[in-house]
Amino acid sequence: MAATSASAFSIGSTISHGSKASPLSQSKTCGMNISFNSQNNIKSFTGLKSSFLAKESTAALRYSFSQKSQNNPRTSSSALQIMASFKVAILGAAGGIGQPLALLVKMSPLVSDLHLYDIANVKGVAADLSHCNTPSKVRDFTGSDELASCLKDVDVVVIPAGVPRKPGMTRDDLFNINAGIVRTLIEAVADNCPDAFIHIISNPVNSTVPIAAEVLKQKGVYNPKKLFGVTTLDVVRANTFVAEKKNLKLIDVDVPVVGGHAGITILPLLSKTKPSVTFSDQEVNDLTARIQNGGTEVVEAKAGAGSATLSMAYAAARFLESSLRALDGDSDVYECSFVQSEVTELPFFASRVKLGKQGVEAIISSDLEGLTEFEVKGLEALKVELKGSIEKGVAFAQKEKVTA
Ligand SMILES: NC(=O)C1=CN([C@@H]2O[C@H](COP(=O)(O)OP(=O)(O)OC[C@H]3O[C@@H](n4cnc5c(N)ncnc54)[C@H](O)[C@@H]3O)[C@@H](O)[C@H]2O)C=CC1
Ligand SMILES: O=C([O-])CC(=O)C(=O)O
Repeated sequence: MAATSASAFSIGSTISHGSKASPLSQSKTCGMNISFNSQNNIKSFTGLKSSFLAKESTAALRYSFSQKSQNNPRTSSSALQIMASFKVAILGAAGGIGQPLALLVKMSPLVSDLHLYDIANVKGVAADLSHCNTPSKVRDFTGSDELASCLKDVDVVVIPAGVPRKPGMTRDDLFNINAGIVRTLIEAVADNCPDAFIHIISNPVNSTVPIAAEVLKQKGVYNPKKLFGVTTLDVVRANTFVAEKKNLKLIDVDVPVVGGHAGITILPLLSKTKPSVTFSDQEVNDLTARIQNGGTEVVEAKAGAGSATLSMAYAAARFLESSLRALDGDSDVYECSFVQSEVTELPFFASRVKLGKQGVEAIISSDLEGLTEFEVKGLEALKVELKGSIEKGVAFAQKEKVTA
């Protein structure tokens, strides 16, 4: 996104120029410090001789921490410190997305506790990850009896639990199984960590987010600013496909994607690509179709073995990282997400949002101004399908009310 904040563990982010004087998690310490006082120290974080961090990301990381150190009496420019202080839970952590996501989260210097929950055996995943010498403490939780302890006091809950598509299926075909899974998990979130940011990955996102909102309302703890449908993979794909097509340096490309997360409800706003790029009509058609069908491209290539897992883990890690940086006080963190919204007549809509300590601080409605004719048509078409998916989710949650 245009101003995605600098990255702590550097998942596709760009430089942040607005880091405010953050007290570096003064309120939440667990005594785990990591010092970054040279490029070498940053590299050594992963334990690798040469870091996976891109040159630009490393620069962003150093810039961000040097900004913080200037404002923080506990740090000096020669020994920049960050404090691992956030608790993160992944529900569905033994799955195709859950496992690589857990690895990426384990690499975050901002995370002190990583809780892995699944109905399948997650002990092995946790044991495996716990051998990585990074700050967070990994714990495993299996089955519904352990869900409450998994969620106690967590700051962010990420939910990739549920079944994925096979070739020939739509995301909506997953509704019958995943709607109930999301409802049950959100009930537990409401009971155990009602103030947490909730990141919903489970499909169909266009319906599972409205289901989550209804359940939270029934429990009396709904905070629309903290409930997010994760649509970051649509942005990641848009950036990648545009860069490929136009031979651009990937790190610089930024395409907002609005609407929802299924087929035509995914609308890349190619006219708002940064840096400014000129597309022929044919290119707009082809790129839009490829971005809308990015998930299907992977489902078909996997031929029955599931849907996107690695790119999704990467995208979810990027969204998590942005959320943690916002929680940590960074003041210029922007991501696209499917949230409660007033930018259209629909109650939920994906667009660029500004993230802050309290969740969504602002929804960037200006992205929907000055659209091309193609984009206006796409927007009108997607609203019909998206409205139906939202209503389906709300009706499901209202039919089977939870106990408060
Ligand atoms: N938002 C997005 O952009 C994307 C969403 N997805 C969705 O993410 C979901 C997960 O995909 P994969 O990880 O590939 O599936 P997977 O089948 O590999 O893993 C799902 C995991 O969820 C667990 N699970 C099932 N019911 C559960 C419950 N009640 N509580 C806790 N865990 C439970 C399973 O045991 C399994 O370990 C699917 O619904 C898929 O469509 C996938 C890619 C992109
Ligand atoms: O396509 C799927 O079923 C999984 C998904 O949401 C994506 O990859 O965007």
